[in-house]
Amino acid sequence: MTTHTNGPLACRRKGPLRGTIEVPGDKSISHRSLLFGALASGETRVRGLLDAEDVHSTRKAVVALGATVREEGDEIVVVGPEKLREPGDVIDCGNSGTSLRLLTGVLSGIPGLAVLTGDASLRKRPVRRVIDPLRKMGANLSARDGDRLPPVVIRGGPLRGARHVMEVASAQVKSAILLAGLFAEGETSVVEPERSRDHTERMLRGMGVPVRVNGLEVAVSAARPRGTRVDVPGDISSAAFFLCGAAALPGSKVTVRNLGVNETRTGLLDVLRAMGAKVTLEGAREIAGEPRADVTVEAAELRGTEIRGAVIPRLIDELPVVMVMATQARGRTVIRDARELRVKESDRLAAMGETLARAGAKIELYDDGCAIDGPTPLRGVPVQTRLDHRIAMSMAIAQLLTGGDEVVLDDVACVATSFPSFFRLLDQVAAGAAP
Ligand SMILES: O=C(O)C1=C[C@@H](OP(=O)(O)O)[C@@H](O)[C@H](O)C1
Ligand SMILES: C=C(OP(=O)(O)O)C(=O)O
Repeated sequence: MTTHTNGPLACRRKGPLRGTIEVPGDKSISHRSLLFGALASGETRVRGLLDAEDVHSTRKAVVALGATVREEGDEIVVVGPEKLREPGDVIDCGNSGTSLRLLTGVLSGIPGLAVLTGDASLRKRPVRRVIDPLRKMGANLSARDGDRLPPVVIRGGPLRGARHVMEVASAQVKSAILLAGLFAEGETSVVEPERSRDHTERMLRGMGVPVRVNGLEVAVSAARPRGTRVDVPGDISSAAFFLCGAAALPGSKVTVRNLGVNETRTGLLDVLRAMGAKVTLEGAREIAGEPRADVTVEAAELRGTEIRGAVIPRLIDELPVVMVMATQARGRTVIRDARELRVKESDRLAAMGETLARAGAKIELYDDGCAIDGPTPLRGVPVQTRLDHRIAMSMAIAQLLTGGDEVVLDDVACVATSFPSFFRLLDQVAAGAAP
């Protein structure tokens, strides 16, 4: 089977999925290691950095701000200048929301002018969520369409600490505010409605910054991080495609070694267990402040479940492939409180809802989620991937559940934003081409 990285791709594999794999490094941790390394004194050495387009966007951005990033053996070494400088050109964040939103926080504190933009998908994603709180700290930012959408223009300057109460749990917004807080006079704090991923808090602490956590409130004061060693575990959001595929395809058993299992990210494992899949963790350990383990999922008769509330931010990016898996579960799976899916690389509720319905799923969409009744056999369909890697990869897994039909993805270039080796790994664990 061929592996394409651009243009259309016809998927025609068959299950079960069996084997032991490693998935590439965690994308959230990778972005942070480059950005915080660029802010830090001394050097930051990163092992296992994700080599994918979104992380390349952050790398190019920190270089434009005066940092150096070089390869040394199997490590990436980041060295920041004494002070980050005004970039000489517009910074293009490509498809990456994390790059753009985290950079707004840093750039608010760097004297000079900066403009952040991105591809057609990123230019449709909301930025007021970072503009409003950063303005409250004295930052000078504006954006297109009444401050709603990128490009974002930032004139960095003096900042003052503030307390922010967030309406949506978002690690990108929380991180942008905390990063601005590193430049601000006085304390900066963020209160979240639910706990979002805490990689920023962990890495800043590892870099010597006092981060105070009190329930759902996180606070920092002005500080310069110190360079450190980062060891990036495998990305559970990438592993999710294999874990959900394995759970739903009879006879499957997949182990993902060295997988990040930070509890702010493991909502998927809770959902897999609730649906009846067999999930085991072995060799649990913590390296450089981030827990990891070898995670095995075995197929089982799945049953529907409810996915809502505090678990949502703990599996937000995995929900498209959870929707695919839910089509194979007996009974009803309900997803609520997931309105954020509508403002990702695409409107993921609309994209998955419409695509799975055409493939034969029984699915009802809500403003903030969906209900899926199963089990239903799926059939092959043409898929619009909409510049959204997670839609492309989720539908490549859905193809395995068709019993041999073809699923044609109209453009798989987007997969390279987070997981360039996805199709190669899928070939490795799939039983082969459909007859
Ligand atoms: O902080 C991060 O690294 C991320 C936070 C999440 O976004 P939100 O902060 O918008 O929820 C997630 O969907 C994204 O893939 C990565
Ligand atoms: C939402 C995602 O990323 P970002 O917000 O960084 O574009 C994702 O990877 O699913």
